[in-house]
Amino acid sequence: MAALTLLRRGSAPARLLSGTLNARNPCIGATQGCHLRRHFSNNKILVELDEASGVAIMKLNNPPVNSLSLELLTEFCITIEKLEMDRSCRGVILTSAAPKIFSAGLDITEMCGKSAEHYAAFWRAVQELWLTLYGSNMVTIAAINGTSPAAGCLMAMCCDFRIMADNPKYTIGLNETQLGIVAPFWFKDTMTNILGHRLTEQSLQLGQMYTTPEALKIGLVDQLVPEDKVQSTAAAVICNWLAVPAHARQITKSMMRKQNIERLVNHREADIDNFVNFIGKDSIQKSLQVYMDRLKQRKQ
Ligand SMILES: CCCCCCC/C=C/C(=O)SCCNC(=O)CCNC(=O)[C@H](O)C(C)(C)COP(=O)(O)OP(=O)(O)OC[C@H]1O[C@@H](n2cnc3c(N)ncnc32)[C@H](O)[C@@H]1OP(=O)(O)O
Repeated sequence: MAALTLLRRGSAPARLLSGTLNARNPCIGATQGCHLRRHFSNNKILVELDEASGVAIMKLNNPPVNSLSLELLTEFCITIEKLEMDRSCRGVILTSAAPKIFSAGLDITEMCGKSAEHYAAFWRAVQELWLTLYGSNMVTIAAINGTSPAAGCLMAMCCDFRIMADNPKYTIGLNETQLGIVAPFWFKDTMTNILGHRLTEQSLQLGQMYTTPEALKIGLVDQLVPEDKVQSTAAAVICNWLAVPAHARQITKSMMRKQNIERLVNHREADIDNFVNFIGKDSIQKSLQVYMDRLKQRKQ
């Protein structure tokens, strides 16, 4: 499944021409009370699509910590592709069904003690998630209602705008080096586009997790709001984004992201080989095992 939606479809004007009635202000229907809601969920992703506003709320639902297992990654991509093809959907709010955790990042158990074939399939699915979300034509807003390390942070960074619950217990960042692993170039590129080179270098080397005020200060998130206002703020923000003529916004998004997307597409197999070789090393397996043991010991 090649998920380069933004480039593959290259169809922003076509989508607009075939368009929706409220193309200029898609939230009008919602405020006039004509609510047509469709729910479709598979196991790990819950979706509620409001046809009046054109906005889907997509909730990660993999208790206890929304770790990104192969199953979740697969469902995630299928869901985004489905919404992308659905004319009544123009924007997605990505959030978590779990209290206090947006996502704990990649499921570490998928990277421990498995075969090379499994690692390759898992990494392809991680790439696919990035290509699908980062390359989406839709407006994507992250409603970050909990802690968000590593690939959890990556998912939020793929979105067009990030709103985070202002809770002193929540943190966000790319902490891979703390696990003894290395964030790949496309994680790094995504962060560099948001924070710039210097801050990204520092964040990645240290595996830095930021508190919410720190994340706001450096621009890793765009807005902090009280916990109970995360969803309503996301709904208001997405309306503003959807009020911009869709074709112009989509072409602009494509222009800004195309180079990064092409870089992974052109090096996809080499990136998988690199991951499989790296993660299969005894020293890396040991590091991950120590990290998992520490997580479990924290509770005792
Ligand atoms: C070229 C090579 C490239 C390699 C690149 C690889 C890129 C990797 C990206 C990643 O995303 S790696 C994952 C990084 N994630 C983390 O470091 C988060 C670890 N988890 C935590 O810090 C905490 O769990 C939490 C998210 C802050 C939540 O804390 P809380 O106290 O609420 O829950 P816990 O008791 O810690 O966890 C409950 C349960 O879940 C297990 N678990 C937690 N995180 C993960 C995970 N990422 N994968 C798998 N399992 C996870 C944890 O062990 C507990 O299990 P049980 O003890 O209940 O069995």
